[in-house]
Amino acid sequence: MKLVKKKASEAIEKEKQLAALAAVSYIQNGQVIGLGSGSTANYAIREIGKLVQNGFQLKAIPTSKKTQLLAESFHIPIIDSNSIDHIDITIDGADEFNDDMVLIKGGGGALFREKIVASMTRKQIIIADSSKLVRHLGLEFKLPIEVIPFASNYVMNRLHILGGTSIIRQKGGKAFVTDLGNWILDVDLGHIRDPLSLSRSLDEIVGVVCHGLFIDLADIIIMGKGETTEAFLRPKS
Ligand SMILES: O=C[C@H](O)[C@H](O)[C@H](O)COP(=O)(O)O
Repeated sequence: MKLVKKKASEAIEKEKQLAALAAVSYIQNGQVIGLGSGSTANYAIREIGKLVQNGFQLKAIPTSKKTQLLAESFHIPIIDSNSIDHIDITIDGADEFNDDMVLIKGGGGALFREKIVASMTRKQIIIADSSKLVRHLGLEFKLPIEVIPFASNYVMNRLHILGGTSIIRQKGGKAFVTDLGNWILDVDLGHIRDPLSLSRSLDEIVGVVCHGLFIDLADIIIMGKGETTEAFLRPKS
């Protein structure tokens, strides 16, 4: 049993690596790169580090403190997000995505900076293993919502009216605190059938800083599948 589990997790890691490698091949010398957060994005950051080592002149904007530390360990030059007008390519992970390329993000708590970086980005590449593609968004993975701590009870009540059951994410027996000093609610809203309408309702709640639904923000999703990768492209509007 243990051996089967180990093989399954090795296969998942392989898929993450393959997706990361494929995404990094889009990067050109001289570009400004957004660096995502999470275990899949970490594989891409390692590869970007190799590009820098091989002489690529890149500038990077990290989506979390952890990512910044990892990038710095690979000597990837970090710049201030306010020093540029756009990011050429961002490579980031996702917790779930569906056929319409709607994502749930925020499993690691980095959703707010990830959404800002995605919004500044011309080509957003999402990388994932095959377990992340789901038919029903929100059933397996609860929707992360970053909230101002002062407003958490109010926001939970408002989410209850929308049919959501929330828990405050914990770490070490205390509320998990994001890089920006906020809390995360993990919200069970059942199957998210209409992400756009839900997104609008969530954006209207005072105290919600950011929610983990990413709509129309992914240009390409590269999914590792076994020994190969599959790409999903956003239709041109
Ligand atoms: O806040 C974290 C991010 O949205 C991650 O990109 C997401 O949780 C996926 O992480 P992983 O690649 O570790 O599954």
